[in-house]
Amino acid sequence: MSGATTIPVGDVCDVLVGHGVRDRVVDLLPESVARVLVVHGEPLVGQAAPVVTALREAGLEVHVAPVPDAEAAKTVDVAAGLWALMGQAGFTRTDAVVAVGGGSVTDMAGWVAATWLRGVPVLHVPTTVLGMVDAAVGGKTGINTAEGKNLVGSFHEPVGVLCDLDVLASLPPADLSAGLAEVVKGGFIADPRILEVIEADPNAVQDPSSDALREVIERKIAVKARVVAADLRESHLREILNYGHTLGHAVEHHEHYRMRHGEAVALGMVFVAELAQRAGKIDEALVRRHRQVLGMLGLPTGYRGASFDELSAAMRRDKKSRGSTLRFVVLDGLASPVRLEGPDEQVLREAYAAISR
Ligand SMILES: NC(=O)c1ccc[n+]([C@@H]2O[C@H](COP(=O)([O-])OP(=O)(O)OC[C@H]3O[C@@H](n4cnc5c(N)ncnc54)[C@H](O)[C@@H]3O)[C@@H](O)[C@H]2O)c1
Ligand SMILES: O=C(O)C(=O)C[C@@H](O)[C@H](O)[C@H](O)COP(=O)(O)O
Ligand SMILES: [Zn+2]
Repeated sequence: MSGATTIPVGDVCDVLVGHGVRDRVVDLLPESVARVLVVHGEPLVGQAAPVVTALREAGLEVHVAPVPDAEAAKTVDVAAGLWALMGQAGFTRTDAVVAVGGGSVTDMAGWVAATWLRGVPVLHVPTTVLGMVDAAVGGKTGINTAEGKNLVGSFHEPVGVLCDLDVLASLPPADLSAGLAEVVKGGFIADPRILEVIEADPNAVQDPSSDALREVIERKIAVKARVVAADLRESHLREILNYGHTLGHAVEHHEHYRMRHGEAVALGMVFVAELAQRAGKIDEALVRRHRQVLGMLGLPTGYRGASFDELSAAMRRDKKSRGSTLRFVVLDGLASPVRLEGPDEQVLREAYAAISR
């Protein structure tokens, strides 16, 4: 496959997918922009350099801010450092933030853009599979607090997203697979063709230069774009994108973010599949398919690092909770997500036992 694919997120923005699309960074920024803050993960100097060059060649005033790697970027201290930088450089409402990195960088930089002067444009240049198919699309931004994952943040749509497939060549295989967990999520909640492509050749989708990977990336972006465009602020439909995240976020927090987000979501999806089966919504074959497809990608499908009680408090802080009622996204069939509200404590424990034995 050659050429760039454009996937619109309703009338909010476009996501561009293709080889070499980083060069298009100036095209996607509003014309009024004079200053740009390029935020990138500390190890990603090489990924950010072409973006910085393109912006400078277009005559923009470019400030570059490396931030701590991975989840360590998502803190209020890192955000405060960027606010200080923007204040000192005189960033106005017609200036912009460009985030270059994985989901940690786009989440945090997106929130800085959302909060600076109550909102300036942000453009995302995701450098991980996960960033491309999920974090950079849809405008959820935020940081963690001591109590949990993504507890502070806002919705702030990017002005555009540039998914340059060339950057994936340097992505460590474990990070590539972790991103595929969010791709698999898209397969179970909305587009089963994604699962078929993975099942047909799991090695191909883990090859950063393959057409198979590009196909599932584009399909997952299309799923996310469709859902987000219909429910930007998560009034109901968008919750389906949280499939596997109630337990997943609790595990990430318990592990002090040493486990990758995608890995935690993988085992969170097996947990909700077990839950759905116990609630009489899906059969054993669909539960097995979760384990099989995630296992093919080298993703975890079980977890023994905590007792159910240790994870329970963090699960209750999930944004889908209402009062003391836990709410889960589960399937009542393939590509048919529904809500399971306030399941019996015993059923929750049994589902957790099924992934922790
Ligand atoms: N906002 C959303 O809708 C949304 C959706 C999904 C996930 N997220 C968030 O995204 C984060 C996870 O993102 P992630 O999986 O991209 O991880 P990440 O941003 O932590 O990056 C993972 C690792 O990959 C490295 N890396 C990134 N790009 C690289 C490249 N091209 N070459 C070599 N190394 C590279 C990074 O330096 C880092 O060490 C979590 O915080 C999660 O909560 C947000
Ligand atoms: O875009 C969404 O909506 C999602 O839920 C996508 C998730 O993959 C993502 O991890 C998101 O950040 C989780 O959001 P949260 O609201 O549970 O913090
Ligand atoms: Zn996620």
